[in-house]
Amino acid sequence: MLIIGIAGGTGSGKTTVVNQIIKQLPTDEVCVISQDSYYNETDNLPYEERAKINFDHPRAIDFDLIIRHLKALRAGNNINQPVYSFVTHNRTKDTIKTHPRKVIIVEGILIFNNKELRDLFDIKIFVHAETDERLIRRLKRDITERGRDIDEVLSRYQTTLKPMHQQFIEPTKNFADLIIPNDRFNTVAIDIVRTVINERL
Ligand SMILES: Nc1ncnc2c1ncn2[C@@H]1O[C@H](COP(=O)(O)OP(=O)(O)O)[C@@H](O)[C@H]1O
Ligand SMILES: O=c1ccn([C@@H]2O[C@H](COP(=O)(O)O)[C@@H](O)[C@H]2O)c(=O)[nH]1
Repeated sequence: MLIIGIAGGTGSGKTTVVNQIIKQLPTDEVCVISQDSYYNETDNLPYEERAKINFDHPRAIDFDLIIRHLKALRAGNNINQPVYSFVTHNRTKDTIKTHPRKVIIVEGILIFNNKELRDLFDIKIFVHAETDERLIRRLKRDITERGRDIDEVLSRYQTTLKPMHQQFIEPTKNFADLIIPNDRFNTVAIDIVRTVINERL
């Protein structure tokens, strides 16, 4: 089994890179775990309170559950991966049954911030894009796909995204085995990662 961690700031292109990597791989050989699915459950809070949560701070993430799930997959067991809604800022009642595969990819902004989780990765990849590029992508994506408006994205950017990125995400680039520059689509880097994976399959 090969466990690959893919970190990087919001909008750097982690999800896009993962989709490109797995596109030509057999579906029964690879599974993906997204850190976004593991935001803390906040059923006890009304929507207005949930919307105020700092989602870019490590304490917003249920690391115990991701680690437990990753260890379960590594031991050959299925897991029920939570499903998160960016619209309600909460986990849904659904889960996705995820089966152990030869290659497990975990992606998320803060996955290298937790030592126990970080130590589970055989390969650590950091996706890098410039700050302005990430903000532009985030604005477009959150407005079209996550039900936000321009004021919400910009105010979250100023109050939490930028400072949390500098404090908790950017420094974890130092843990990476490989940094993928992703201001433009980087097909060479994707091919290299695919080659490494194919050698293991
Ligand atoms: N190299 C790229 N060039 C241009 N747009 C990109 C690139 N990579 C990703 N995007 C776009 O940027 C947005 C954010 O990408 P996404 O993969 O969701 O980032 P992340 O998962 O890191 O937050 C998406 O709309 C995606 O289509
Ligand atoms: O309810 C939520 C939870 C998280 N976010 C933001 O999501 C990004 C992380 O996801 P990416 O796919 O890596 O962009 C993080 O910056 C949080 O601020 C949210 O907006 N709402």
